[in-house]
Amino acid sequence: MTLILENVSKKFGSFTAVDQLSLEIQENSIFGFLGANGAGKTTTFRMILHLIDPTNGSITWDKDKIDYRKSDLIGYLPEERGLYPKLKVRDQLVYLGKLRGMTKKDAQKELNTWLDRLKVPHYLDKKVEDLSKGNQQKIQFISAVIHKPKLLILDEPFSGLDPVNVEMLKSAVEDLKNEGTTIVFSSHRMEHVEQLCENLCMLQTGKRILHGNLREIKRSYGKKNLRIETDFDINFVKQIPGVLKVQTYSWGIDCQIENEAVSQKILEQLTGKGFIRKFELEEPSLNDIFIEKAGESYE
Ligand SMILES: Nc1ncnc2c1ncn2[C@@H]1O[C@H](COP(=O)(O)OP(=O)(O)OP(=O)(O)O)[C@@H](O)[C@H]1O
Repeated sequence: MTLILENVSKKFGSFTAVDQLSLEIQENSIFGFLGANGAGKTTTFRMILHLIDPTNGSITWDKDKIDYRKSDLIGYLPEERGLYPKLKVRDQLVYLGKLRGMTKKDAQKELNTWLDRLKVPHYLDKKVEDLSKGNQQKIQFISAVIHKPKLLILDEPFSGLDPVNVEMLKSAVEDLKNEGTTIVFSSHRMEHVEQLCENLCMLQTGKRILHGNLREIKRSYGKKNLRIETDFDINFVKQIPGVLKVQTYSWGIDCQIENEAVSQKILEQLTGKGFIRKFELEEPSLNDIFIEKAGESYE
């Protein structure tokens, strides 16, 4: 059940919101969409869900177009949350479950399981409008997953949630993946994507500026981050060839270096000068990569 986008573009009048986007999202994986505001993430999701048509290109899931016949297999958490404020959680979610082919009994059972899981069982008979924004979001999340979809699309699922709720939802997403769901989600927060996704795509003004396996992207980026903590002044490290950026702190420095070999040179020059408390080489963060890639595409 691979989801394939081939040369997909979407124009609104003369404005191109998504520009020749090609992607393959493997079954039973978590795929992250990154990009600044207006990059084209929501537009892409709407095209995948067949809510709007691409101007060009094709989108297939399991070699077939996605249409209303597949809606029971798909879950969607839209960016503009859309629950009925006046309805009680129970009535609303059981109704939505039934719309997606569940029996009333199954929908009720699944709802109770999810409310327990997300630690809000007492909201069963509350009106949505009486819940806080974060808790409404949890209920909306349940509405997207109650029918056990095969493909789950989550537009900014963690925005507006406190850190405890973010962790709760993240672990729910991981469990869904382990149970066989394919999950596509968007986020502005690089760390969420780093923690959850094997594969990702970064969009910049509708164009794909980075795409592929997270580990490979990090490995192929080359540059590394190096943290050094010492009891002596190490500002001279700035002068070593291959050291790109240095941030100085009271305890030492964080620097970006061209490649691993540079760290070896630095270590050689530090040795014998005093006590080295920490010398730690790290992969670049997705944030470092994004900032550089996004910058390049402005040039
Ligand atoms: N129906 C529409 N008519 C005209 N322009 C639109 C329409 N929908 C989206 N756009 C434009 O397309 C661009 C991409 O919007 P989109 O909502 O896909 O971005 P996004 O990456 O989801 O952004 P955000 O992170 O802010 O939600 C934006 O410039 C937006 O104004």
